[in-house]
Amino acid sequence: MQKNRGRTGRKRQRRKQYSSFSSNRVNQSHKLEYICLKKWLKERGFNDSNLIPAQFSDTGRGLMNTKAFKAGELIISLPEKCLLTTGTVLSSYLGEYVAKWKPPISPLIALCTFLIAERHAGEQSAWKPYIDVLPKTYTCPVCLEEEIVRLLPEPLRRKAQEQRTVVQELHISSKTFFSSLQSLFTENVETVFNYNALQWAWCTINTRTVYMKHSQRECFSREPDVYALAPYLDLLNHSPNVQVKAAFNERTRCYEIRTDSHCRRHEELFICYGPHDNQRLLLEYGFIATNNPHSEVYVSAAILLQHAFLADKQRNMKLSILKDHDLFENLTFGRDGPSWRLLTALKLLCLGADEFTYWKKVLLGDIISARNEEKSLNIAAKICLSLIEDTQHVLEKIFQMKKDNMNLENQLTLVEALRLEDLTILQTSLGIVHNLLAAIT
Ligand SMILES: C[S@@+](CC[C@H](N)C(=O)[O-])C[C@H]1O[C@@H](n2cnc3c(N)ncnc32)[C@H](O)[C@@H]1O
Repeated sequence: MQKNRGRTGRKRQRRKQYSSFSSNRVNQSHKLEYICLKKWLKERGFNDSNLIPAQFSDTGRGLMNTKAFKAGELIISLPEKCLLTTGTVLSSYLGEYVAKWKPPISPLIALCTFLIAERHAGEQSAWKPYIDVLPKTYTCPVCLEEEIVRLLPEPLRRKAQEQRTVVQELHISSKTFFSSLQSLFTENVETVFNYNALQWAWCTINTRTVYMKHSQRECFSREPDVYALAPYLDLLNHSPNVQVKAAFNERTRCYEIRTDSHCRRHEELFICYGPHDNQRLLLEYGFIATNNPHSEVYVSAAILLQHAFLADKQRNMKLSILKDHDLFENLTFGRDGPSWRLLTALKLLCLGADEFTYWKKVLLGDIISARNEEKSLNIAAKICLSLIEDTQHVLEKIFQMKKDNMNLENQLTLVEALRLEDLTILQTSLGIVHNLLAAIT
């Protein structure tokens, strides 16, 4: 029989249940920084008690729901007053500097400038409660050490280097604008708006903004003005397995998110940042999602060329057909085997001299001959095996580096997770190629 515990007893019991849901989530709502943030948001019209900040063992900090959500339900609604947009920058002390600067700065640099200036202002900042909960460091490729970038698979490694160049150039090209702000600061602006500060602000915007289209303003360059920082809402982590609808509601003047899936009480509430594979997640957000259904392993043109027959007289013609038909990039192995694009490229490369006239049929997906099918699957298996070996080699290297270099552990763990996911995908893919081969031989 259930004991009648009374109100206090029931409360105590609830608290007990609450703190023992599982060791993999720890409620953070009692922490001063979140209390201050909630108070600050309340003053701006946001008062939500359904979502609380928590630390999760697998995804880090996120939001946990204190009530179950049904599919289609509104999970969060953040008033316009809480959003940080270029409109916020223009109506601030920075507005007149932005408005008179020629050539106009981009919406992105305006937001970066505001974030850096507000972080620098510390106690004086009206945005302090928000700035205080922003991550201090990021793991987007631009923040990774060069030796870590070298461990990334292609094409992510190349994109990581491009990202670094973009941020470095952004810093150089913004220096004169930053100097125009000198009268606002007692310190030298070069110190305030240094490279690390810009990198932090750039990552904050890249990893945390929601899409919100603003009309083009004369005082900004023509780059799209589509960013909004949404305090609290930006504590929601990503899952590739949920679907949400997110947009600014012109009628309620709130940024709203509705979930398309049911979510149980006291679980982490996820949104979906997009159908991104792990390389894209790491590039844009600095993390990877385990068991990501969108993940694939890329076969670079260099690897394809290593396996394209050097002695084949039609090799050059075949390569130019591949280039002309955009079949030289985005060739992948996935959990369901080699992609159609990869198999088509291989079938074309494997056409015998007597079959070459049928190359258009290959592009249309036709089967040319059993010999061609077998040859292309054999090469797919060889490429897959060589990628497995490469991945294992990098994993061994990471293992060694982790032992030798404790201060890079976070970055190493991230690349390790990516490489381990890749290994699973490649091993699954190889099994599928072997089955396909067994079925035709
Ligand atoms: C919009 S923020 C979400 C809140 C963030 N976890 C925080 O503590 O501020 C996006 C960042 O959260 C992290 N993140 C999002 N989803 C994640 C997931 N499923 N697993 C691990 N980290 C995730 C990544 O660092 C990403 O750049």
